[in-house]
Amino acid sequence: ACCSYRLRDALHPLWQSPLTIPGGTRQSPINIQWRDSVYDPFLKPLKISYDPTTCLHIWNNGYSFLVEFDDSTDRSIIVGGPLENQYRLKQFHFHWGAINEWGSEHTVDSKFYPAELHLVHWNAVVYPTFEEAVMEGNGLAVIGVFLKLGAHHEGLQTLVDALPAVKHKDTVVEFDVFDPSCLIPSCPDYWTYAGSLTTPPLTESVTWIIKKQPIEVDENQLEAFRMLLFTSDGEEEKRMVDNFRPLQPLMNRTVRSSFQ
Ligand SMILES: COc1cccc(CN2CCc3cc(OS(N)(=O)=O)c(OC)cc3C2)c1
Ligand SMILES: [Zn+2]
Repeated sequence: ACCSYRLRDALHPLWQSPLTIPGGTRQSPINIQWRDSVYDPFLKPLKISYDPTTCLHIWNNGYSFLVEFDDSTDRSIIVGGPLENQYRLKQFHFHWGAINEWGSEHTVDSKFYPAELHLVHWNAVVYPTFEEAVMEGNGLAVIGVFLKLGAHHEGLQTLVDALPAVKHKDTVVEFDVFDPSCLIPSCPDYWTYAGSLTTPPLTESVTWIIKKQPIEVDENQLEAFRMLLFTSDGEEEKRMVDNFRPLQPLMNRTVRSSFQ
């Protein structure tokens, strides 16, 4: 099974070159088998404090759209949870499918959600730059939030309204006040495990914190993601959909839960 994963992963349309790190032992995403996760009573609550004025712009980087933040100070940080240090918010982005049947990167008991939000943070206590943190085992912390089809999400709509301005790859639009905590569910429960980036450079530098409770978004909001393009202006249009990496083998890892 393991080698077929690698072959499928390496040949997966979105990751053309063999992008599984040879010898990788902690690759992401994974399936979270609820009954195999282990409750850890020593896990602390995750503390999130974002300053909405650190929001800079939205950038279509040809994989997803990234909302990037000013990470030159500790104004937008997370601390606690499984983390030894506080981590600075760098950017958030999403992964989604062409249809509502799939789109998330992680699955729960093999169930896909239509989309998944990732808030990427880096360990500025230990490392001088994000680039260096990307290469270190405790360099990054990514909060994953599942999106499910349901009610209209007010907070997300301000972001959706800006997406037409970044339809094409390598376009940027100013986006100067946004508090991403409106996208994080109120339920404190999460799973956590040691993994990797799911896009290049795929480095095994991520402490994943996956929220148990999804947020609800409506069909129009998901469709707005699907009208973005992988391609630059002037190229033959390719809709930005199915920008999720295939599931990776769990190997010798345990997923811990903050809840019983
Ligand atoms: C040393 O490699 C890098 C240094 C600085 C910036 C980058 C690009 N950055 C890396 C982290 C990351 C991680 C991303 O997704 S994910 N699922 O968190 O791995 C992502 O999704 C669109 C984009 C990026 C962009 C790479
Ligand atoms: Zn991601």
